[in-house]
Amino acid sequence: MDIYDNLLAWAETQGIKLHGISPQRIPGRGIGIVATKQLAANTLILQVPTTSLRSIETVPKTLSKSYPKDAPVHGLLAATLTLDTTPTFTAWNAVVPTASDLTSSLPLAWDPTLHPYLPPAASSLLQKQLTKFTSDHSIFLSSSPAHSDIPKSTYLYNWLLVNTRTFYHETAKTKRLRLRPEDRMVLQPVADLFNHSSSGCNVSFDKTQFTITTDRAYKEGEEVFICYGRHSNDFLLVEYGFVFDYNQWDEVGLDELILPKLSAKQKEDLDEFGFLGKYVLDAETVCYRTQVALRILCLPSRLWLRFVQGEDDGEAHQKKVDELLVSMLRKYVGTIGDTLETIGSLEDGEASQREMLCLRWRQIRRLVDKTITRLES
Ligand SMILES: C[S@@+](CC[C@H](N)C(=O)[O-])C[C@H]1O[C@@H](n2cnc3c(N)ncnc32)[C@H](O)[C@@H]1O
Repeated sequence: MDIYDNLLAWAETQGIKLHGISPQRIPGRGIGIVATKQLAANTLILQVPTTSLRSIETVPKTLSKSYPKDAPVHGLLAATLTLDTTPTFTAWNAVVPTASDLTSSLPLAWDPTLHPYLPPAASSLLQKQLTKFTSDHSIFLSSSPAHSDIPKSTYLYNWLLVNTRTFYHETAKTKRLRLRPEDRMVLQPVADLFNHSSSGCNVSFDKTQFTITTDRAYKEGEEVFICYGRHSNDFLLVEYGFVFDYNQWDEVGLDELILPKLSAKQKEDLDEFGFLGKYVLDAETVCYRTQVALRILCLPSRLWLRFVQGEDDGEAHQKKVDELLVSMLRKYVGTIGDTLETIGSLEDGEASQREMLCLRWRQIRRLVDKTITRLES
């Protein structure tokens, strides 16, 4: 029996039911779920009973009682996986990514000397993730003196497993405990083998089970996906360790280009109207917030105010605004070129991690170039 047969045999004992799907190794994506026969749209393909989930409710009491009451569930689940020595989950553990799979792909585990080369949006997500991890790890260490014997890398591995494999779940108990939304997370076997696509199968749950139902017809042998959310490539990189070649939800942050150009007074005015920061462009548009910020830079304040208060549609000044943005984007293309050159000369981290950084910067350059062409045409 191979690890997949073992998993399926164990899954059956847990009441997990697969209908016309099976796990399979997929080049470049670890394990994924594949249709074993033709599937019509709206077919129920997976049932996972809530009794087989790992959640705040299954954390061993010996552990939870040593944790602060409001400790994040993410850290608690990571601690549970780290300390688990029972054979219960052997079949499940055998199919999850190895420590080296995770540390290669997820920036949190990369050599920190590579972190400054992440694009700004990814970098700010990573900072938040690092703060969360550091806090969870320190709670883990202080919950028992014995935990200081466990290498930080072991806790990190389990923390990243939780980060990349949990599902949102609400129960009467999560409501009673008034868990924060980010704490309503569970690990579920088999369902955690579905890879992500911009759109995918429908995932739902009730009191008794999670179910996954096809969103469209699938051919035999085709990979079946779910959608983890409408995420940009910076988000996918930091949270899941991969990026798409084409991602309809991708975007480029513009704060680093625009914020340094604003005076203190302009920042104050933008803030007063709720338009300070979070400037982005995507494949089709430059966001409205950016339009507001660019206008404060190139129009008299009277005209800016009329635009921001909705008294003027801004069409009359669009050309001037577009020219300003194009000049900023052209400089950004130059900076991206320099960044790519610097990354190319680095020897830190793994070659695949440096290549991932270059790939992401080239995607950003492609979106920026596309915007320049659109604004100039
Ligand atoms: C919930 S797991 C899915 C199963 C996973 N492939 C495995 O081998 O266990 C999420 C992880 O799968 C990988 N993944 C998911 N969707 C992907 C995709 N479209 N392309 C590449 N990797 C993907 C990423 O490594 C991500 O962190």
